[in-house]
Amino acid sequence: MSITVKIINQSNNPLPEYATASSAGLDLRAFLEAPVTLQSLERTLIPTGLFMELPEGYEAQVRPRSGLAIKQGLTLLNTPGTIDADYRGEIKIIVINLSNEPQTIHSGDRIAQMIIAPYLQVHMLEVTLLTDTTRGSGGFGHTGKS
Ligand SMILES: O=c1ccn([C@H]2C[C@H](O)[C@@H](COP(=O)(O)OP(=O)(O)OP(=O)(O)O)O2)c(=O)[nH]1
Ligand SMILES: [Mg+2]
Repeated sequence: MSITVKIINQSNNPLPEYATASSAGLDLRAFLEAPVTLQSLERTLIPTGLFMELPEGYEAQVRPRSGLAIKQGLTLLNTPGTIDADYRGEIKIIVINLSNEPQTIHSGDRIAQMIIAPYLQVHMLEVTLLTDTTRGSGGFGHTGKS
């Protein structure tokens, strides 16, 4: 299944791409005038130069890349980030350095991946009673270890 997503690219980078035939995520690249160095535990907003128009009923989820996480300790603070269908601003990535050393991001680096997914909007029906179930209010590990 394929849908069309309109995109404006104000960066010098190629458009987001699927790295392999069946990749779920489109890799997003940093668009920077100069490299950015993050100290340990520092966070920053990295621009992409991309502006998108998703079809109604679709969102984009911005997720970390595992290679960056394991090699450099770089991840996304708000993962998964949400890009709304009605958002027309620049897509930006909230990167945090969870390693003990400074980490540098260069323009063109693939810093995140973006999954396009359908969503539902629901109507909230306010009631005073919910249906009974065997689980009831049990949760947070109440079924034990095995
Ligand atoms: O990682 C992200 C997350 C969000 N956004 C943009 C697109 C999204 O549609 C908008 C709002 O995001 P969100 O709803 O997560 O933030 P909020 O704090 O609820 O802001 P708002 O009140 O603008 O919805 O910001 C990004 O560019 N990158
Ligand atoms: Mg919001």
